[in-house]
Amino acid sequence: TSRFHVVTKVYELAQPFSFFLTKVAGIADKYNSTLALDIKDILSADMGNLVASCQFNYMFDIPWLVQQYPKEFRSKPLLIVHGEQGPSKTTLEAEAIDYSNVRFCQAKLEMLFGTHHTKMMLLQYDTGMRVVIHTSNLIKQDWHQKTQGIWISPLFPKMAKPSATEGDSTTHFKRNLLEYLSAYKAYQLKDWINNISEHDMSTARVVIIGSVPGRHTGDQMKSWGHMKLKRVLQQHGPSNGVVKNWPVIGQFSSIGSMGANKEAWLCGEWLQSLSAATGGTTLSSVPLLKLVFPTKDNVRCSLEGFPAGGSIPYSINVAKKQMFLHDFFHQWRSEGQGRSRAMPHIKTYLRPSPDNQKTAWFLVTSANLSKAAWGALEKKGTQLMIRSYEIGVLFLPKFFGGKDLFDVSSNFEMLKSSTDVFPLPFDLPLTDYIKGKDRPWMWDIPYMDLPDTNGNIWCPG
Ligand SMILES: O=C(O)c1cnc2c(S(=O)(=O)O)cccc2c1O
Repeated sequence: TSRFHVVTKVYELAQPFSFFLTKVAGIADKYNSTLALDIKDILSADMGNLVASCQFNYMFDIPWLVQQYPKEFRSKPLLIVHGEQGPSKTTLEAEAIDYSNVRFCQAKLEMLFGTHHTKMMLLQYDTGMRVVIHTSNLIKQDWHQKTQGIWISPLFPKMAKPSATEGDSTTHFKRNLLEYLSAYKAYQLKDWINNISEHDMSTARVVIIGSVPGRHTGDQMKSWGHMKLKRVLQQHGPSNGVVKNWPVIGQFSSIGSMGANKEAWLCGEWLQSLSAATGGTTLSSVPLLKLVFPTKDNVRCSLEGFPAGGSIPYSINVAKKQMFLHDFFHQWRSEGQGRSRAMPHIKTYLRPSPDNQKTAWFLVTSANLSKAAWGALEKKGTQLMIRSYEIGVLFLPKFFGGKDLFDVSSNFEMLKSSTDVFPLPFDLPLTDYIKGKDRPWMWDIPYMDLPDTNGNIWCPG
């Protein structure tokens, strides 16, 4: 079957969530069919006749990226939104010297240690536009043998009369997207901002959870990062009575410094937001927190071998200051999706039921477990300090048929046959670290005792 039919089939079948994983080279075909996409599927003419596109990301290989577009689209205007500064900005721009259709927009990074993590595509067709929010860098290796997440919007048709306020969804998708783009204060985004206001985005069912650098106060404090997620969960989330004994799961591929103990930020601030619910959260029950982060052996035995760890940048200098964090860790395991050996670069957060059959919500985002991404409260909780640009989409049952909960599964057979089970990227129940054996993957120490999948050892530095 031609790529086009596959994409059409994939797109129709995966409704209503439109949440995909990336295709993985080297696993059985059945795990790469209905719920998996490659970048070429996203950019294919079957999704629309491209007129122009805008690619937000952290890492770019411009020549490789241009090649991922169908050849008839490779000379369409392409705006690259990045966070490079100084020499690395010059290097990036030099990569595009042969592509007169490529333009650049440098995202302001005025907060120290901030990065432009956001991974988003704005795709303008002759018949409307699509928004894609995902977790992969625009380099070949991020689309080869990792587990990555993709949300693709419906086709948003053009409106007769442009309007920044009309044509929005019940989840305020259009307003939140315009707020996010306006926060760059970049003249290169003006045309895309106008373009978006000309489209009807009322069919969007996800809620945007974005982060932009700054010290956000007043209403802005609840527009970004974990405070946005908290407000949305308090307004549209599960009722506290249902979820009060349910765990929160965080799954990510990098970790910032959490401070001296779990009360400092992780459980005292961040978890308070992720465990928010309607009807207020009874302070007594601090919810169970479970984290998913690959072990050294998960990486060693992965399809890529130790080099997979080059995209899992957990430093021993950060790890040794927060050993408390590792008590929350569980292995990366995705037997149901055939991706136990496709290391995670996806970042996901959810509130699953104790019996692992349901979740109250699901978030896929660029945000790792760090204060830089989610924000840290300052000045007695009157301002939220965020260092980086991030974006993710939140799936709430309320906006998918008015249900209370999603059925969930990572089992491919189950997912293939039923379209209203939410496709989890990894298996529940989670798999513990083996006591006394497993250690979290750290990318800047050597591993020379056992060979990886390719028979190699790991000697960084
Ligand atoms: O996808 C991203 O946004 C992202 C950001 N940073 C990374 C780093 S590092 O900048 O933290 O050293 C090292 C390796 C992979 C990274 C990555 O994949």
